[in-house]
Formats: sequence, structure tokens, C-alpha cells
Amino acid sequence: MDGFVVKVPRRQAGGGGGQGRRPEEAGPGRPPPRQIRAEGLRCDYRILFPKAEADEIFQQLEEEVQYFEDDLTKLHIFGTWHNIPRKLVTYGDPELSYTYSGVTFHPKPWIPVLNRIRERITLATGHTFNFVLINRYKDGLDHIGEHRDDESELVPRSPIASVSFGACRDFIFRHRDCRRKGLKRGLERIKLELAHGSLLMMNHPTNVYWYHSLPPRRRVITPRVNLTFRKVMAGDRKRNIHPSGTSD
Ligand SMILES: O=C(O)CCC(=O)C(=O)O
Ligand SMILES: [Fe+2]
Repeated sequence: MDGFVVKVPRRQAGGGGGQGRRPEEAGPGRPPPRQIRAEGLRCDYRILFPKAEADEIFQQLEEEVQYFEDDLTKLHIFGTWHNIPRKLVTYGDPELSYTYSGVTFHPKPWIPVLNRIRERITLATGHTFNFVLINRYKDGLDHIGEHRDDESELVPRSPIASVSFGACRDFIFRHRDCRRKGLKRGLERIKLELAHGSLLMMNHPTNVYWYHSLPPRRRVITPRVNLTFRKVMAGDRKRNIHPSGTSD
């Protein structure tokens, strides 16, 4: 883990999205989240599920989550169709939909294992969610390109809760100013290792200033499932959930 700032833990504020419920207190066996801070970056990382429980949930996810068929998840980039280098699916409240690279998807209805995870996040953080995007990386060759999660489809200032099961993978943040040629501004990339059973809260304004990616890692030979819980706006106030159509 290189180059990130860790601040003295404090009780996590509910702010963002305006739907805060009182978060769980830290206590014995429940250490406070690690705060990851940089200019415009506000993330909190913790192990949410102990190993035995994470193992059980991972197995249930593997058995019960039904991913979109391959032909639904091709991306059309500069006139050519590309397979996304992972499997994905969305679950959520019935009235919601989202548009991904020009294709509108409707989420599948919630299933118990997803509600179990969702309720645990709400208990721990005080935030509620109505939608989840699930990515399955079969091994270290599956990956996700650098992108930000589009604020315009999400409730303004709402956090994104990213829960991971299975193989531990590197997750990289890069400031938007570092992507432009010649502009460095001394902002380091920030590398996290997202462990089995972990929760990474990406709080506002992280997704305004920082791109993130899950790069390929040849040495990883086992699968990983990541769930990003979001609060999506219903109706025609929203546009795309995911801007990564040109970077996957
Ligand atoms: O797999 C991950 O950790 C990241 C997934 C992600 O960035 C996304 O679904 O938008
Ligand atoms: Fe993302």
C-alpha cells in the first residue's frame, strides 16, 4: 500500500445523499474504518465480514448471482464490438434502470444474499442503497479500466459502497489532473489492496476528482466478486451510471 494518507480514525459522518441513519459504533472486535485521504479523496476502508462469514457469502454469490449474457455486455467503441473483460449484472429496486454504453438495463430483483450484504453496509455506515452493480473477475486477467463513477445518475453526493469477496486485488486511484499530459502536481497514485470481506466507502467528492481501476494481475488465479452499492435516482433525472465505455 503506497502513498496514501491515513488519518486518526473518528466516527464516520453520515453526510452525502441525505439519507443517513445512525452508523454502528466502533467497539471491541469492530475496529473503526481506516480513513484514506488525499486532495479531493475521501474513502474509508474496513473488513466488514470476518473470514468465515465472507467465505459463506462468497459461495452464495457464486451460486445465486446470475450475470448478464455475454452479448448484453459487449461495448461498442469506435465502430467495433469488444467483450468486457469480466462478467457483470445489476440488481436493484424495480423502477430503476441505467444506460451502459448506449444500452439500457433494468436491474434484476433483489435476492436474499444481496439484501444481507446491503443491510450490513447500512448498519455499519448509516447509508441506504437501492441498486448494486456486480462485477465478477474470473482471474487476474479480468479487469476494469480507469474510470469515475458518473455522478449524474446517482443521488448527488451519495457515497458508493464497494464490497469485495474472493481474490485480493490491487485497486488504483489516479487524480484526474495526473491523466493530462505534463500535469503531475505531485499527486501520487494511491494503491489499495481490496481484501476478501472488505468494504471500501467512496465518499463525495472522490468520484469527481479521482479515477479508479482494477488492473490485470497475472499472478492472481482465483476469482473475485465485487459489488458496488449505489443510490440511483429514479425516473428521467438520471443519465448513465458508468462512464467507462471507452476505458474498459
Ligand atoms: O471491482 C472493483 O473493485 C471496482 C468496480 C468498479 O469500479 C465499478 O463497478 O464501477
Ligand atoms: Fe467504478
